[in-house]
Amino acid sequence: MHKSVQDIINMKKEKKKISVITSYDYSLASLCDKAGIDVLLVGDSAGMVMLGYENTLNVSMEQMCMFTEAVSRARKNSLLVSDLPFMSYQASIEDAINNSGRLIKAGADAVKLEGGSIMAETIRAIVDIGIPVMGHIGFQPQTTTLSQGYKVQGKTKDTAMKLIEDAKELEDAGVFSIALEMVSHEVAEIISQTVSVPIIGIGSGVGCDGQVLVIQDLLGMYEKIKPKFAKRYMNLSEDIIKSLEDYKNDVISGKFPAEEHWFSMEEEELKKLREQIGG
Ligand SMILES: Nc1nc(=O)c2c([nH]1)NC[C@@H]1CN(c3ccc(C(=O)N[C@@H](CCC(=O)O)C(=O)O)cc3)CN21
Ligand SMILES: CC(C)C(=O)C(=O)O
Repeated sequence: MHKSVQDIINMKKEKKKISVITSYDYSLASLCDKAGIDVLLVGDSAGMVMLGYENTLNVSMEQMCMFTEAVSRARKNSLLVSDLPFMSYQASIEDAINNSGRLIKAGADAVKLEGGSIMAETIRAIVDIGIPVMGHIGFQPQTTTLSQGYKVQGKTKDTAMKLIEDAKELEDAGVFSIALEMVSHEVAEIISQTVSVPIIGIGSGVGCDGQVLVIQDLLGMYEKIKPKFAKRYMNLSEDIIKSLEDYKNDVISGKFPAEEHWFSMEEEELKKLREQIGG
């Protein structure tokens, strides 16, 4: 049986750090699951790293469902959380419930949505029908149009207070966890110590209860943005390009394919064939 929402909540109580990584496809999700990552997040960052959009706003419910289905076929042990994409939950609670249901039917165990106190009522409604919700405060990529860019949140006393209040309101609304994006580490630590549900940080310092990274950033295979917080554990882009250049050169030179890569027919059959075609 894979990890449950309760298992993740318990990890905070047991002071165990929670590892979260984004996943969008079967092959990489299988490896994340095998590596023992606690939570696979089908993030709407898929729009950028998988589909090539400038930001996350264009991602559709259909696309999120497809990514979720692929990841759900791969996961055996991790919890699976999927993002509600832009405009799938903001306009009405009815939208929020219907679209949360679609992600659950696609294989998610829980949904994530962006917003603080303004989303409390929506979150309560989703939780009430039995769908676990992860909140997401601090920097909220779905509102970049308004906030004008990628900026660290909670750098002043007042904005920090608002973040702490938002976290408390989300907890009251029933979230099982909160993603905290690009918040000054001091405020992130205070929030983690203030609420009882796990705080999953991204660019928010080591005081959080867990961490999340976009897998392409961790592997070093997405070159368009390089956030300061995104530690690279590999430079896969370089390795992939080198392999492809080697492949191309092998094709040109005839070094690939070699005998171990091809199939043969029986000598006798080949002889008969040659006779028939007069070779
Ligand atoms: N590949 C990828 N990684 C992510 O972490 C990520 C996405 N995509 N898409 C959705 C959001 C957008 N995120 C982003 C995108 C850019 C920056 C960035 O450019 N940060 C700069 C400036 C920060 C500042 O204001 O000082 C940095 O240096 O970190 C940060 C987070 C995080 N998420
Ligand atoms: C960066 C994480 C938290 C996210 O929301 C995403 O990948 O879409």
